[in-house]
Amino acid sequence: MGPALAAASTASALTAAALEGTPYDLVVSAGIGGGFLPEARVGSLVVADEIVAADLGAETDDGFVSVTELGFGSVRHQPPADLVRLVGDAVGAPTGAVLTVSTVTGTAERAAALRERHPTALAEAMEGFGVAEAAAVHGVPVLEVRAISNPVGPRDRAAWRIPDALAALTEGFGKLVPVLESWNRHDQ
Ligand SMILES: O=C(O)c1cccc(C(=O)CC[C@H]2O[C@@H](n3cnc4c(=O)[nH]cnc43)[C@H](O)[C@@H]2O)c1
Repeated sequence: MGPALAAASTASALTAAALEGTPYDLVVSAGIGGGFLPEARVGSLVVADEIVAADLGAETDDGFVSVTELGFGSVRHQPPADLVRLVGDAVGAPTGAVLTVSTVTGTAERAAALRERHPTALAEAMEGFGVAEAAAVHGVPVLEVRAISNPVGPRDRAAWRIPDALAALTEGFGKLVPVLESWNRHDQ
């Protein structure tokens, strides 16, 4: 779990496939995540139109400043817009930013701060940006799909619905596969 392991694992898999002469055409980061209400309810799916490293930066007297604003690189990746639309339509999911965090949000204040900074955010999880960084290094497009297991907000383990989220993800993948198989990145 987490962006570092996700990046290392993805980079290893992409490198091995390339060395074997069977490179990947697309990387999909998928799993459970926290949903920002009211758009992303527990048990629903979301598709990322942006994958954003939401806590990669510095705390300052003026609040959080991202590494991009500090001049150190990018905190966002954009999956192919046509693929995001096709997948969102196929699985009946809204599209919006999915935030990658290293610390799970556990308070209403933190949830509100994230939404204020990222008004299009639908969900947060812990791997997408790491996966996207590895994919970008290899020049491979990336997609992120999250099934909502809990609301983003005050910590409440009793409210987690991991089986429901995994069932939604499984059902979504059944509809996703034909879209992925027919998608051609060069049609973008
Ligand atoms: O004990 C806790 O309070 C706690 C809170 C959030 C997540 C965990 C985990 O052990 C699972 C992390 C795992 O699941 C994804 N995930 C699911 N919901 C969220 C969330 O609200 N914020 C961030 N990540 C979430 C994440 O991608 C990890 O793979 C324990």
